Amino acid sequence: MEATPWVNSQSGRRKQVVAFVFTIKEELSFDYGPKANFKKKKLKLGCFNGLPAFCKTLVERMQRTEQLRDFVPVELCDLEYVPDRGSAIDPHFDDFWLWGERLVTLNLLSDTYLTLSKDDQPGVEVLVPMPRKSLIIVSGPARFQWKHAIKRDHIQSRRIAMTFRELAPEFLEGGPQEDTGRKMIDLAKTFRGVAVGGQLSLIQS
Ligand SMILES: O=C(O)CCC(=O)C(=O)O
Ligand SMILES: [Fe+2]
Repeated sequence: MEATPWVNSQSGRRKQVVAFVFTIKEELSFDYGPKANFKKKKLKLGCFNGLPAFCKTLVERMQRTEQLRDFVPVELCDLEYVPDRGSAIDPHFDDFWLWGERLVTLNLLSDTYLTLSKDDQPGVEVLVPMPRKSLIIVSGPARFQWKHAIKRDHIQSRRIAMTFRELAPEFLEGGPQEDTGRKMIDLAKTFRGVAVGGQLSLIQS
């Protein structure tokens, strides 16, 4: 993973690029996943070559656990946080249209906390410890009712987060876009690993 250059993203974070498929636009952010325009709800599959080869073993390892037996990620987003840049991510929901129930993050290099909060309960925060080398599954109310964030103060030293996302029901069997979903899953599983540009993991504040 470290052989790949990092590019600037928002709030002092950096993202990883394996290959530029698209021109960089307003935000420097890259992921391994289908290029999506969340506002218009349109997907482009032409640019998507699957998850990167280096995460194949990790995905297989996850699928050997009870909770993730049926977890089929179609996107990986690598984020780098460092205290010097004041890296953080503001409270947000990950997109509901494209991404499914489970957000799976592998927390690497240093300990941190995921901070959960709700707009209708100002001042209430739940701090979920994420030790180095731990994996967190954000699902259920933590996914749909609580926003999640990483606070500046909770980045003590360099941290890398690898977030894997699965598809929403709309793109799964029986859903209106199941054909597109099947194509995405088949492509993801090739592990050919070319990063795609754009604002893929668009978040809702
Ligand atoms: O860094 C993390 O653990 C969370 C990242 C995140 O919430 C996101 O990319 O949507
Ligand atoms: Fe998120």
